[in-house]
Amino acid sequence: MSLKPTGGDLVEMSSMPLDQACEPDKMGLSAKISSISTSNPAHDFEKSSQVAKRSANPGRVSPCEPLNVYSISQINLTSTDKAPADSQNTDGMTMTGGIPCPLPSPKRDTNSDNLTATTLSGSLAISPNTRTGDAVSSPSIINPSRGSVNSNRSNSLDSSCTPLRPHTGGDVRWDAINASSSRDSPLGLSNFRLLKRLGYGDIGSVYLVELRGTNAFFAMKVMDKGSLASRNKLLRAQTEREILGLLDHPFLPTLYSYFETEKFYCLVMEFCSGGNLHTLRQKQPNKHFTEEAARFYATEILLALEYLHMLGIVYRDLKPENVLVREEGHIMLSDFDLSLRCSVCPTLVKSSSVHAGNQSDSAVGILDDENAVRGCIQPSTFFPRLLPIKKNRKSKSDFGLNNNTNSLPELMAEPTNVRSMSFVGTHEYLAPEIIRGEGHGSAVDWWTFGIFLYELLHGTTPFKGSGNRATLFNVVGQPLRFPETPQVSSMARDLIRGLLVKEPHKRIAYKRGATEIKQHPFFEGVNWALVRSATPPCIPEPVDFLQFASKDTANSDKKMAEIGNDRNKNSSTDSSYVDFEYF
Ligand SMILES: Nc1ncnc2c1ncn2[C@@H]1O[C@H](COP(=O)(O)OP(=O)(O)OP(=O)(O)O)[C@@H](O)[C@H]1O
Repeated sequence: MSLKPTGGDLVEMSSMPLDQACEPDKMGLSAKISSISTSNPAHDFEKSSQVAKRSANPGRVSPCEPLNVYSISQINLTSTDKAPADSQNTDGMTMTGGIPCPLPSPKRDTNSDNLTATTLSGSLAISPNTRTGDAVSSPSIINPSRGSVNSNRSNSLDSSCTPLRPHTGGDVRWDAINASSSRDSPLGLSNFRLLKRLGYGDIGSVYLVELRGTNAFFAMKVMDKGSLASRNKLLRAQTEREILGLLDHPFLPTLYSYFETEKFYCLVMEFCSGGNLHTLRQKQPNKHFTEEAARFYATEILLALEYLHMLGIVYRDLKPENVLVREEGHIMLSDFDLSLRCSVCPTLVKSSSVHAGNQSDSAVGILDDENAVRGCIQPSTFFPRLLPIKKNRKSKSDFGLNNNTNSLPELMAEPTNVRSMSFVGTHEYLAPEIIRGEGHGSAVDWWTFGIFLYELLHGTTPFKGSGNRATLFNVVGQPLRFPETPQVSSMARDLIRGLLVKEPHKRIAYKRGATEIKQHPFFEGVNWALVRSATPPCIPEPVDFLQFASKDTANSDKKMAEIGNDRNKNSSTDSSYVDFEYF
Protein backbone atom coordinates (compact mmCIF):
# COMPACT_ATOMS: atom_id res chain seq x y z
CA MET A 1 0.00 0.00 0.00
CA SER A 2 1.01 3.38 -0.46
CA LEU A 3 -0.21 6.73 0.47
CA LYS A 4 -2.03 7.06 -2.74
CA PRO A 5 -1.12 10.17 -4.64
CA THR A 6 -4.19 11.18 -6.52
CA GLY A 7 -2.89 13.24 -9.32
CA GLY A 8 -1.13 15.65 -7.10
CA ASP A 9 0.54 15.61 -3.78
CA LEU A 10 -2.43 14.70 -1.76
CA VAL A 11 -3.00 11.35 -0.23
CA GLU A 12 -6.31 10.02 0.80
CA MET A 13 -5.70 8.17 3.99
CA SER A 14 -9.19 7.07 4.68
CA SER A 15 -9.56 5.24 1.42
CA MET A 16 -6.41 3.24 1.94
CA PRO A 17 -5.93 -0.18 3.34
CA LEU A 18 -4.76 0.46 6.82
CA ASP A 19 -1.68 -1.64 6.67
CA GLN A 20 -0.58 0.53 3.85
CA ALA A 21 -1.31 3.77 5.52
CA CYS A 22 1.35 3.14 8.07
CA GLU A 23 3.26 0.04 8.85
CA PRO A 24 3.51 -0.03 12.58
CA ASP A 25 0.28 -1.46 13.79
CA LYS A 26 1.82 -1.66 17.18
CA MET A 27 1.58 2.08 17.32
CA GLY A 28 -2.13 1.83 16.84
CA LEU A 29 -2.10 3.75 13.62
CA SER A 30 -4.26 1.47 11.60
CA ALA A 31 -7.18 1.43 13.92
CA LYS A 32 -7.08 5.15 14.25
CA ILE A 33 -6.90 5.86 10.59
CA SER A 34 -9.75 3.48 9.99
CA SER A 35 -11.93 5.63 12.15
CA ILE A 36 -11.80 8.31 9.52
CA SER A 37 -14.62 7.34 7.27
CA THR A 38 -17.63 8.65 5.51
CA SER A 39 -20.23 9.58 8.01
CA ASN A 40 -23.59 11.20 8.28
CA PRO A 41 -23.22 14.53 6.53
CA ALA A 42 -25.49 16.12 9.08
CA HIS A 43 -22.76 15.66 11.60
CA ASP A 44 -19.80 16.24 9.40
CA PHE A 45 -17.81 19.11 10.65
CA GLU A 46 -15.02 19.09 8.18
CA LYS A 47 -13.08 17.19 5.65
CA SER A 48 -10.60 14.63 6.66
CA SER A 49 -7.43 13.49 5.02
CA GLN A 50 -5.77 16.39 3.35
CA VAL A 51 -2.13 15.69 3.35
CA ALA A 52 0.15 17.60 1.08
CA LYS A 53 3.58 16.36 0.24
CA ARG A 54 6.26 18.94 0.18
CA SER A 55 6.73 20.17 -3.30
CA ALA A 56 9.70 19.10 -5.31
CA ASN A 57 9.31 22.48 -6.82
CA PRO A 58 11.11 24.73 -4.40
CA GLY A 59 9.13 27.41 -2.80
CA ARG A 60 5.71 26.37 -3.87
CA VAL A 61 3.09 24.67 -1.84
CA SER A 62 2.11 21.45 -3.45
CA PRO A 63 -1.35 21.18 -4.81
CA CYS A 64 -3.73 18.93 -2.99
CA GLU A 65 -6.27 16.64 -4.52
CA PRO A 66 -9.97 16.73 -3.93
CA LEU A 67 -11.36 14.61 -1.18
CA ASN A 68 -14.80 13.23 -0.86
CA VAL A 69 -14.29 11.70 2.51
CA TYR A 70 -15.74 13.34 5.54
CA SER A 71 -15.47 12.55 9.17
CA ILE A 72 -17.09 13.51 12.39
CA SER A 73 -15.06 15.96 14.36
CA GLN A 74 -15.91 15.99 17.99
CA ILE A 75 -15.32 19.48 19.04
CA ASN A 76 -14.88 19.88 22.72
CA LEU A 77 -15.51 23.48 23.33
CA THR A 78 -13.81 23.86 26.65
CA SER A 79 -11.00 26.14 25.75
CA THR A 80 -8.90 25.58 28.81
CA ASP A 81 -8.79 23.10 31.56
CA LYS A 82 -8.31 25.96 33.95
CA ALA A 83 -11.58 27.58 33.15
CA PRO A 84 -14.13 27.87 35.90
CA ALA A 85 -17.10 25.74 35.07
CA ASP A 86 -19.58 28.54 35.50
CA SER A 87 -17.96 30.65 32.88
CA GLN A 88 -18.66 28.20 30.12
CA ASN A 89 -21.82 27.87 28.15
CA THR A 90 -21.66 25.22 25.56
CA ASP A 91 -25.26 25.05 24.54
CA GLY A 92 -24.96 27.57 21.78
CA MET A 93 -25.03 26.49 18.20
CA THR A 94 -23.83 28.54 15.34
CA MET A 95 -22.68 28.03 11.82
CA THR A 96 -18.99 27.90 11.27
CA GLY A 97 -17.99 27.73 7.68
CA GLY A 98 -21.45 26.57 6.81
CA ILE A 99 -21.12 23.68 9.19
CA PRO A 100 -23.06 23.32 12.40
CA CYS A 101 -20.70 23.84 15.26
CA PRO A 102 -21.61 24.35 18.87
CA LEU A 103 -19.96 27.33 20.40
CA PRO A 104 -19.84 28.58 23.94
CA SER A 105 -20.96 31.97 25.00
CA PRO A 106 -18.13 34.19 26.06
CA LYS A 107 -18.36 35.51 29.57
CA ARG A 108 -19.22 39.09 29.11
CA ASP A 109 -18.98 42.00 31.37
CA THR A 110 -22.40 43.50 31.64
CA ASN A 111 -21.00 47.00 31.78
CA SER A 112 -19.23 46.65 28.50
CA ASP A 113 -20.46 47.09 25.00
CA ASN A 114 -17.39 45.61 23.49
CA LEU A 115 -15.24 42.62 24.09
CA THR A 116 -12.00 43.42 22.42
CA ALA A 117 -8.57 41.99 22.88
CA THR A 118 -5.56 43.39 21.19
CA THR A 119 -2.31 41.56 20.91
CA LEU A 120 0.72 43.13 19.40
CA SER A 121 -1.26 45.52 17.29
CA GLY A 122 -3.46 42.71 16.17
CA SER A 123 -6.96 42.76 17.48
CA LEU A 124 -9.80 40.45 17.93
CA ALA A 125 -13.28 41.65 18.36
CA ILE A 126 -16.08 39.78 19.98
CA SER A 127 -19.54 40.91 19.19
CA PRO A 128 -21.46 41.98 22.26
CA ASN A 129 -24.64 40.61 20.75
CA THR A 130 -23.56 37.05 20.23
CA ARG A 131 -25.43 35.10 22.81
CA THR A 132 -24.19 31.96 21.25
CA GLY A 133 -20.69 33.20 21.39
CA ASP A 134 -20.00 33.09 17.71
CA ALA A 135 -17.39 35.71 18.10
CA VAL A 136 -15.05 33.67 16.03
CA SER A 137 -17.31 33.30 13.11
CA SER A 138 -18.98 36.67 13.23
CA PRO A 139 -16.70 39.49 14.18
CA SER A 140 -18.35 42.69 15.12
CA ILE A 141 -17.99 45.88 13.16
CA ILE A 142 -15.90 48.12 15.30
CA ASN A 143 -14.40 50.47 12.78
CA PRO A 144 -16.89 51.15 10.04
CA SER A 145 -14.78 53.85 8.49
CA ARG A 146 -12.13 51.42 7.45
CA GLY A 147 -12.10 49.52 4.20
CA SER A 148 -14.65 47.36 2.52
CA VAL A 149 -14.82 43.68 2.09
CA ASN A 150 -17.66 43.33 -0.30
CA SER A 151 -19.20 41.12 -2.83
CA ASN A 152 -20.89 42.14 -6.00
CA ARG A 153 -22.80 38.90 -6.03
CA SER A 154 -24.43 37.03 -3.27
CA ASN A 155 -23.78 33.31 -3.01
CA SER A 156 -22.28 30.59 -0.90
CA LEU A 157 -19.24 32.63 -0.02
CA ASP A 158 -21.21 35.16 1.88
CA SER A 159 -19.32 38.37 2.37
CA SER A 160 -21.24 40.02 5.14
CA CYS A 161 -18.08 40.56 7.11
CA THR A 162 -17.03 44.15 7.33
CA PRO A 163 -13.39 44.62 8.14
CA LEU A 164 -11.86 45.83 11.29
CA ARG A 165 -8.21 46.45 10.64
CA PRO A 166 -6.76 48.78 13.22
CA HIS A 167 -3.24 47.63 12.62
CA THR A 168 -3.36 48.78 9.02
CA GLY A 169 -4.59 52.26 9.90
CA GLY A 170 -3.00 54.77 7.55
CA ASP A 171 -2.45 52.12 4.90
CA VAL A 172 -2.84 53.83 1.52
CA ARG A 173 -4.15 50.59 0.05
CA TRP A 174 -7.32 51.02 2.08
CA ASP A 175 -7.72 54.49 0.66
CA ALA A 176 -7.28 53.10 -2.84
CA ILE A 177 -9.83 50.36 -2.21
CA ASN A 178 -12.31 52.77 -0.69
CA ALA A 179 -11.85 55.28 -3.49
CA SER A 180 -12.47 52.64 -6.14
CA SER A 181 -15.52 51.07 -4.64
CA SER A 182 -18.81 52.26 -3.41
CA ARG A 183 -22.08 50.74 -2.36
CA ASP A 184 -23.45 51.29 -5.86
CA SER A 185 -20.45 50.02 -7.73
CA PRO A 186 -18.53 47.46 -5.71
CA LEU A 187 -15.16 46.24 -6.82
CA GLY A 188 -14.93 43.65 -9.57
CA LEU A 189 -12.36 42.16 -11.87
CA SER A 190 -12.53 45.10 -14.20
CA ASN A 191 -11.08 47.31 -11.50
CA PHE A 192 -7.83 45.38 -11.56
CA ARG A 193 -4.97 45.04 -13.96
CA LEU A 194 -3.42 41.58 -13.87
CA LEU A 195 0.36 41.80 -13.92
CA LYS A 196 1.83 38.46 -13.10
CA ARG A 197 0.93 35.06 -11.77
CA LEU A 198 2.72 34.68 -8.47
CA GLY A 199 1.92 31.05 -7.91
CA TYR A 200 -0.87 28.62 -7.54
CA GLY A 201 -1.99 26.07 -5.05
CA ASP A 202 -4.68 23.52 -4.70
CA ILE A 203 -7.64 25.85 -4.64
CA GLY A 204 -6.55 28.80 -6.69
CA SER A 205 -4.01 30.92 -8.50
CA VAL A 206 -2.53 34.05 -7.02
CA TYR A 207 -1.80 37.10 -9.17
CA LEU A 208 -0.04 40.35 -8.70
CA VAL A 209 -2.63 42.98 -9.60
CA GLU A 210 -2.85 46.72 -9.70
CA LEU A 211 -6.01 48.49 -8.71
CA ARG A 212 -6.56 50.59 -11.80
CA GLY A 213 -5.85 54.25 -11.45
CA THR A 214 -4.51 54.01 -7.94
CA ASN A 215 -0.92 52.77 -8.13
CA ALA A 216 -1.83 50.30 -5.41
CA PHE A 217 -0.71 46.69 -5.80
CA PHE A 218 -2.23 43.59 -4.30
CA ALA A 219 -2.06 39.82 -4.46
CA MET A 220 -5.33 38.47 -5.77
CA LYS A 221 -6.23 34.86 -5.18
CA VAL A 222 -8.56 33.69 -7.90
CA MET A 223 -10.53 30.50 -7.37
CA ASP A 224 -12.49 28.85 -10.12
CA LYS A 225 -15.97 28.11 -8.82
CA GLY A 226 -16.56 25.17 -11.13
CA SER A 227 -13.24 23.62 -10.29
CA LEU A 228 -13.83 24.03 -6.56
CA ALA A 229 -17.30 22.57 -6.78
CA SER A 230 -16.30 19.59 -8.88
CA ARG A 231 -13.47 18.77 -6.51
CA ASN A 232 -15.46 19.34 -3.33
CA LYS A 233 -13.28 22.22 -2.27
CA LEU A 234 -15.85 24.93 -1.84
CA LEU A 235 -15.65 24.53 1.90
CA ARG A 236 -11.90 25.05 1.92
CA ALA A 237 -12.28 28.22 -0.09
CA GLN A 238 -15.02 29.40 2.21
CA THR A 239 -12.96 28.63 5.29
CA GLU A 240 -10.04 30.60 3.96
CA ARG A 241 -12.16 33.58 3.05
CA GLU A 242 -13.88 33.66 6.40
CA ILE A 243 -10.63 33.39 8.30
CA LEU A 244 -8.95 36.08 6.22
CA GLY A 245 -11.92 38.29 6.97
CA LEU A 246 -11.24 37.99 10.69
CA LEU A 247 -7.55 38.77 10.70
CA ASP A 248 -5.93 41.98 11.79
CA HIS A 249 -2.35 41.32 12.70
CA PRO A 250 1.02 42.48 11.37
CA PHE A 251 2.18 38.96 10.59
CA LEU A 252 -1.01 37.76 8.97
CA PRO A 253 -2.60 38.71 5.66
CA THR A 254 -4.92 41.65 5.34
CA LEU A 255 -7.95 40.97 3.20
CA TYR A 256 -8.68 44.21 1.40
CA SER A 257 -11.58 43.06 -0.64
CA TYR A 258 -13.53 40.05 -1.68
CA PHE A 259 -15.81 39.70 -4.67
CA GLU A 260 -16.96 37.12 -7.10
CA THR A 261 -17.78 36.93 -10.75
CA GLU A 262 -19.76 34.34 -12.60
CA LYS A 263 -16.75 32.06 -12.72
CA PHE A 264 -14.43 33.11 -9.93
CA TYR A 265 -14.11 33.92 -6.29
CA CYS A 266 -11.51 36.61 -5.76
CA LEU A 267 -9.64 37.55 -2.60
CA VAL A 268 -7.67 40.78 -2.68
CA MET A 269 -4.81 40.60 -0.20
CA GLU A 270 -1.57 42.25 0.64
CA PHE A 271 1.21 41.41 -1.83
CA CYS A 272 4.40 39.93 -0.38
CA SER A 273 7.33 40.56 -2.68
CA GLY A 274 9.96 38.48 -0.93
CA GLY A 275 8.91 34.96 -1.79
CA ASN A 276 8.68 32.40 0.98
CA LEU A 277 10.93 31.15 3.75
CA HIS A 278 11.54 27.82 2.05
CA THR A 279 13.12 29.55 -0.91
CA LEU A 280 14.93 32.02 1.30
CA ARG A 281 16.39 29.23 3.43
CA GLN A 282 17.78 27.53 0.38
CA LYS A 283 19.65 30.70 -0.50
CA GLN A 284 21.41 30.77 2.87
CA PRO A 285 24.93 29.42 3.34
CA ASN A 286 24.57 25.66 3.86
CA LYS A 287 20.87 26.11 3.33
CA HIS A 288 20.01 26.92 6.89
CA PHE A 289 19.46 30.12 8.82
CA THR A 290 21.63 31.42 11.60
CA GLU A 291 20.16 31.07 15.04
CA GLU A 292 19.54 34.78 15.18
CA ALA A 293 17.61 34.76 11.93
CA ALA A 294 15.69 31.64 12.93
CA ARG A 295 14.75 33.30 16.23
CA PHE A 296 13.49 36.33 14.35
CA TYR A 297 11.19 34.29 12.12
CA ALA A 298 10.12 32.00 14.94
CA THR A 299 9.23 35.02 17.06
CA GLU A 300 6.93 36.43 14.40
CA ILE A 301 5.34 33.06 13.68
CA LEU A 302 4.78 32.50 17.38
CA LEU A 303 2.90 35.78 17.66
CA ALA A 304 0.84 34.97 14.60
CA LEU A 305 -0.09 31.53 15.97
CA GLU A 306 -0.91 32.98 19.36
CA TYR A 307 -3.26 35.45 17.75
CA LEU A 308 -4.89 32.77 15.60
CA HIS A 309 -5.47 30.59 18.64
CA MET A 310 -7.10 33.50 20.40
CA LEU A 311 -9.47 33.74 17.49
CA GLY A 312 -10.18 30.03 17.76
CA ILE A 313 -8.22 29.17 14.65
CA VAL A 314 -5.92 26.17 14.62
CA TYR A 315 -3.66 26.84 11.66
CA ARG A 316 -2.51 23.24 10.98
CA ASP A 317 -0.31 23.90 7.97
CA LEU A 318 2.79 25.65 9.25
CA LYS A 319 5.79 25.12 6.99
CA PRO A 320 8.32 27.50 5.48
CA GLU A 321 6.50 27.43 2.14
CA ASN A 322 3.50 29.10 3.77
CA VAL A 323 5.54 31.85 5.37
CA LEU A 324 5.81 34.74 2.94
CA VAL A 325 8.32 37.55 3.25
CA ARG A 326 7.14 41.12 3.00
CA GLU A 327 9.08 43.81 1.22
CA GLU A 328 10.52 45.07 4.51
CA GLY A 329 11.56 41.56 5.56
CA HIS A 330 8.89 40.80 8.13
CA ILE A 331 6.80 37.75 7.52
CA MET A 332 3.22 36.95 6.72
CA LEU A 333 1.72 33.56 7.43
CA SER A 334 -0.48 32.63 4.49
CA ASP A 335 -2.80 29.89 3.28
CA PHE A 336 -5.68 29.17 5.62
CA ASP A 337 -7.68 26.66 3.67
CA LEU A 338 -6.65 23.77 5.91
CA SER A 339 -7.24 25.65 9.13
CA LEU A 340 -9.74 24.57 11.74
CA ARG A 341 -12.13 26.99 13.33
CA CYS A 342 -13.46 26.53 16.80
CA SER A 343 -14.30 28.64 19.79
CA VAL A 344 -12.20 29.83 22.65
CA CYS A 345 -12.70 31.83 25.80
CA PRO A 346 -9.80 34.26 26.13
CA THR A 347 -8.56 34.09 29.67
CA LEU A 348 -6.67 36.73 31.56
CA VAL A 349 -4.00 34.79 33.38
CA LYS A 350 -2.29 37.84 34.78
CA SER A 351 -3.34 41.44 34.68
CA SER A 352 -1.18 44.51 34.64
CA SER A 353 -0.78 46.52 37.81
CA VAL A 354 -2.98 49.26 36.38
CA HIS A 355 -5.76 46.85 35.75
CA ALA A 356 -5.20 45.20 39.08
CA GLY A 357 -6.21 48.32 40.90
CA ASN A 358 -9.66 48.08 39.39
CA GLN A 359 -10.29 44.57 40.56
CA SER A 360 -12.45 44.11 43.58
CA ASP A 361 -12.17 40.38 43.90
CA SER A 362 -8.74 39.51 45.10
CA ALA A 363 -9.50 35.82 44.95
CA VAL A 364 -9.26 35.72 41.20
CA GLY A 365 -6.69 36.84 38.73
CA ILE A 366 -2.99 37.21 39.04
CA LEU A 367 -2.62 40.82 39.72
CA ASP A 368 1.00 41.18 40.57
CA ASP A 369 3.73 42.34 38.31
CA GLU A 370 6.16 39.67 39.20
CA ASN A 371 5.81 37.59 36.15
CA ALA A 372 6.52 38.63 32.66
CA VAL A 373 3.88 39.25 30.19
CA ARG A 374 3.13 37.91 26.96
CA GLY A 375 -0.13 39.28 25.69
CA CYS A 376 -1.04 42.91 25.31
CA ILE A 377 -4.68 43.67 25.82
CA GLN A 378 -6.78 46.73 26.32
CA PRO A 379 -8.17 46.35 29.81
CA SER A 380 -10.72 49.08 29.29
CA THR A 381 -12.54 47.20 26.58
CA PHE A 382 -11.75 43.59 27.21
CA PHE A 383 -13.23 41.72 30.10
CA PRO A 384 -12.07 38.15 30.01
CA ARG A 385 -12.52 35.54 32.66
CA LEU A 386 -10.00 35.67 35.44
CA LEU A 387 -8.36 32.53 36.64
CA PRO A 388 -7.68 31.63 40.21
CA ILE A 389 -4.16 32.55 41.20
CA LYS A 390 -1.73 29.73 40.75
CA LYS A 391 0.83 29.91 43.45
CA ASN A 392 3.30 27.57 41.90
CA ARG A 393 3.94 29.51 38.73
CA LYS A 394 7.55 29.98 37.99
CA SER A 395 8.96 33.36 38.66
CA LYS A 396 10.69 35.30 35.94
CA SER A 397 14.05 34.27 37.26
CA ASP A 398 13.25 30.70 36.33
CA PHE A 399 13.07 31.73 32.74
CA GLY A 400 15.54 34.52 32.43
CA LEU A 401 12.92 36.92 31.26
CA ASN A 402 13.22 40.28 29.74
CA ASN A 403 12.05 43.07 32.02
CA ASN A 404 10.53 45.06 29.20
CA THR A 405 7.28 43.21 29.32
CA ASN A 406 6.87 42.63 33.02
CA SER A 407 4.10 45.12 33.52
CA LEU A 408 1.96 43.84 30.70
CA PRO A 409 -0.94 41.51 31.27
CA GLU A 410 -0.95 37.90 30.26
CA LEU A 411 -3.76 36.56 28.17
CA MET A 412 -4.34 32.96 27.28
CA ALA A 413 -6.78 31.67 24.73
CA GLU A 414 -5.71 28.27 23.63
CA PRO A 415 -8.18 25.95 21.91
CA THR A 416 -6.23 23.02 23.29
CA ASN A 417 -9.19 20.78 23.85
CA VAL A 418 -10.78 21.09 20.49
CA ARG A 419 -10.92 17.70 18.83
CA SER A 420 -10.67 17.31 15.11
CA MET A 421 -10.27 13.94 13.46
CA SER A 422 -9.14 15.33 10.14
CA PHE A 423 -5.99 14.11 8.56
CA VAL A 424 -4.56 17.33 7.28
CA GLY A 425 -1.13 18.81 6.84
CA THR A 426 2.15 18.04 5.17
CA HIS A 427 3.84 14.71 5.87
CA GLU A 428 7.05 15.97 7.43
CA TYR A 429 5.07 18.42 9.55
CA LEU A 430 2.23 16.18 10.67
CA ALA A 431 1.86 15.87 14.40
CA PRO A 432 1.85 12.34 15.84
CA GLU A 433 -1.69 12.71 17.17
CA ILE A 434 -2.92 13.46 13.66
CA ILE A 435 -1.18 10.40 12.26
CA ARG A 436 -2.47 8.24 15.09
CA GLY A 437 -5.93 9.60 14.42
CA GLU A 438 -6.49 10.42 18.07
CA GLY A 439 -8.14 13.73 17.45
CA HIS A 440 -6.18 16.90 17.65
CA GLY A 441 -6.41 20.47 18.83
CA SER A 442 -4.22 23.52 18.90
CA ALA A 443 -1.22 21.55 20.16
CA VAL A 444 -0.62 20.47 16.57
CA ASP A 445 0.47 24.01 15.83
CA TRP A 446 3.11 23.81 18.54
CA TRP A 447 4.37 20.55 17.09
CA THR A 448 4.64 22.08 13.64
CA PHE A 449 6.30 25.10 15.21
CA GLY A 450 8.98 22.73 16.54
CA ILE A 451 9.49 21.14 13.12
CA PHE A 452 9.59 24.60 11.57
CA LEU A 453 12.25 25.85 13.97
CA TYR A 454 14.26 22.67 13.51
CA GLU A 455 14.16 23.08 9.75
CA LEU A 456 15.16 26.74 9.81
CA LEU A 457 18.17 25.86 11.96
CA HIS A 458 19.22 22.57 10.36
CA GLY A 459 18.02 22.86 6.79
CA THR A 460 16.04 19.64 7.07
CA THR A 461 13.13 18.31 9.05
CA PRO A 462 13.78 15.83 11.87
CA PHE A 463 11.61 12.86 10.87
CA LYS A 464 11.98 12.88 7.10
CA GLY A 465 12.10 9.35 5.76
CA SER A 466 12.80 7.87 2.37
CA GLY A 467 9.15 8.22 1.49
CA ASN A 468 5.93 9.39 3.02
CA ARG A 469 5.24 6.12 4.79
CA ALA A 470 8.63 6.16 6.39
CA THR A 471 8.18 9.77 7.38
CA LEU A 472 4.88 9.06 9.11
CA PHE A 473 6.43 6.06 10.83
CA ASN A 474 9.33 8.18 12.05
CA VAL A 475 7.10 10.95 13.33
CA VAL A 476 5.16 8.54 15.50
CA GLY A 477 7.85 6.09 16.52
CA GLN A 478 11.31 7.54 16.22
CA PRO A 479 12.97 9.67 18.88
CA LEU A 480 14.06 13.19 18.08
CA ARG A 481 17.71 13.43 17.13
CA PHE A 482 19.94 16.37 16.37
CA PRO A 483 22.73 16.14 13.84
CA GLU A 484 26.23 17.12 14.88
CA THR A 485 26.27 19.86 12.32
CA PRO A 486 25.14 22.51 12.11
CA GLN A 487 25.55 23.13 15.78
CA VAL A 488 22.68 24.84 17.44
CA SER A 489 22.55 26.17 20.97
CA SER A 490 21.36 24.07 23.87
CA MET A 491 18.52 26.54 24.35
CA ALA A 492 17.28 25.99 20.81
CA ARG A 493 17.53 22.25 21.24
CA ASP A 494 15.72 22.40 24.54
CA LEU A 495 12.86 24.35 23.04
CA ILE A 496 12.61 22.03 20.06
CA ARG A 497 12.60 19.05 22.42
CA GLY A 498 9.77 20.64 24.37
CA LEU A 499 7.77 21.26 21.22
CA LEU A 500 8.38 17.87 19.63
CA VAL A 501 6.98 15.85 22.49
CA LYS A 502 4.87 13.15 20.92
CA GLU A 503 2.11 13.27 23.52
CA PRO A 504 0.28 16.54 22.97
CA HIS A 505 -0.71 17.03 26.62
CA LYS A 506 2.96 16.90 27.62
CA ARG A 507 4.03 19.31 24.93
CA ILE A 508 5.13 22.79 25.83
CA ALA A 509 2.33 25.31 25.41
CA TYR A 510 -0.39 22.72 25.90
CA LYS A 511 -1.57 24.38 29.09
CA ARG A 512 -0.75 28.06 28.70
CA GLY A 513 -0.32 28.47 25.00
CA ALA A 514 2.24 30.73 23.41
CA THR A 515 3.06 32.28 26.77
CA GLU A 516 4.94 29.17 27.79
CA ILE A 517 7.03 29.27 24.65
CA LYS A 518 7.75 32.97 24.96
CA GLN A 519 9.15 32.34 28.40
CA HIS A 520 11.63 29.78 27.14
CA PRO A 521 15.27 30.92 27.32
CA PHE A 522 15.59 30.58 23.55
CA PHE A 523 13.57 33.78 23.32
CA GLU A 524 15.39 35.58 26.09
CA GLY A 525 15.87 39.22 25.24
CA VAL A 526 13.02 39.35 22.76
CA ASN A 527 10.96 42.44 23.29
CA TRP A 528 7.59 41.01 22.38
CA ALA A 529 5.83 44.32 22.21
CA LEU A 530 8.27 45.64 19.62
CA VAL A 531 8.85 42.62 17.42
CA ARG A 532 7.28 44.46 14.54
CA SER A 533 9.97 47.12 14.79
CA ALA A 534 12.91 44.73 14.92
CA THR A 535 15.29 44.69 11.98
CA PRO A 536 14.70 41.64 9.77
CA PRO A 537 17.66 39.44 8.87
CA CYS A 538 16.97 39.55 5.13
CA ILE A 539 15.44 42.37 3.12
CA PRO A 540 14.19 41.29 -0.30
CA GLU A 541 15.15 43.04 -3.49
CA PRO A 542 12.62 45.80 -4.04
CA VAL A 543 10.14 45.20 -6.81
CA ASP A 544 10.12 47.85 -9.50
CA PHE A 545 6.44 48.26 -10.19
CA LEU A 546 7.25 50.83 -12.86
CA GLN A 547 8.16 47.99 -15.16
CA PHE A 548 4.45 47.36 -15.55
CA ALA A 549 3.59 50.92 -16.42
CA SER A 550 3.64 50.59 -20.18
CA LYS A 551 1.93 47.26 -20.35
CA ASP A 552 -1.67 47.28 -21.32
CA THR A 553 -3.89 44.61 -19.91
CA ALA A 554 -7.12 45.69 -21.43
CA ASN A 555 -9.20 42.61 -21.02
CA SER A 556 -8.76 41.20 -17.58
CA ASP A 557 -11.93 39.22 -17.62
CA LYS A 558 -10.88 37.41 -20.76
CA LYS A 559 -7.53 36.72 -19.23
CA MET A 560 -9.22 35.38 -16.15
CA ALA A 561 -11.21 32.99 -18.28
CA GLU A 562 -7.99 31.74 -19.84
CA ILE A 563 -6.45 31.47 -16.44
CA GLY A 564 -9.31 29.35 -15.26
CA ASN A 565 -8.73 26.96 -18.08
CA ASP A 566 -5.00 26.57 -17.83
CA ARG A 567 -4.59 26.26 -14.10
CA ASN A 568 -3.21 22.77 -14.40
CA LYS A 569 -0.89 23.31 -17.30
CA ASN A 570 2.10 24.55 -15.46
CA SER A 571 3.24 25.88 -12.21
CA SER A 572 4.71 29.14 -11.26
CA THR A 573 6.98 29.47 -8.31
CA ASP A 574 7.69 32.39 -6.14
CA SER A 575 11.38 31.92 -6.79
CA SER A 576 10.97 34.11 -9.85
CA TYR A 577 9.51 37.01 -7.96
CA VAL A 578 11.86 39.52 -9.50
CA ASP A 579 11.72 37.96 -12.91
CA PHE A 580 8.23 39.07 -13.77
CA GLU A 581 6.23 37.79 -16.63
CA TYR A 582 3.72 40.18 -18.11
CA PHE A 583 0.22 39.58 -19.15
N1 LIG B 1 -0.02 37.55 -0.62
C1 LIG B 1 0.79 36.95 -1.47
N2 LIG B 1 1.83 37.63 -1.99
C2 LIG B 1 2.65 37.01 -2.87
N3 LIG B 1 2.51 35.73 -3.27
C3 LIG B 1 1.50 35.01 -2.78
C4 LIG B 1 0.59 35.58 -1.85
N4 LIG B 1 -0.30 34.63 -1.51
C5 LIG B 1 0.03 33.52 -2.18
N5 LIG B 1 1.11 33.73 -2.96
C6 LIG B 1 1.75 32.77 -3.85
O1 LIG B 1 0.75 31.96 -4.45
C7 LIG B 1 0.97 30.58 -4.16
C8 LIG B 1 -0.35 29.89 -3.98
O2 LIG B 1 -1.05 30.51 -2.92
P1 LIG B 1 -1.78 29.66 -1.82
O3 LIG B 1 -0.80 28.76 -1.16
O4 LIG B 1 -2.55 30.57 -0.94
O5 LIG B 1 -2.80 28.82 -2.71
P2 LIG B 1 -3.60 27.54 -2.28
O6 LIG B 1 -4.40 27.15 -3.47
O7 LIG B 1 -4.34 27.81 -1.03
O8 LIG B 1 -2.43 26.52 -1.99
P3 LIG B 1 -2.40 25.21 -1.12
O9 LIG B 1 -2.41 24.10 -2.08
O10 LIG B 1 -1.11 25.29 -0.38
O11 LIG B 1 -3.57 25.23 -0.21
C9 LIG B 1 1.84 30.56 -2.94
O12 LIG B 1 2.66 29.46 -2.92
C10 LIG B 1 2.65 31.84 -3.09
O13 LIG B 1 3.78 31.58 -3.90
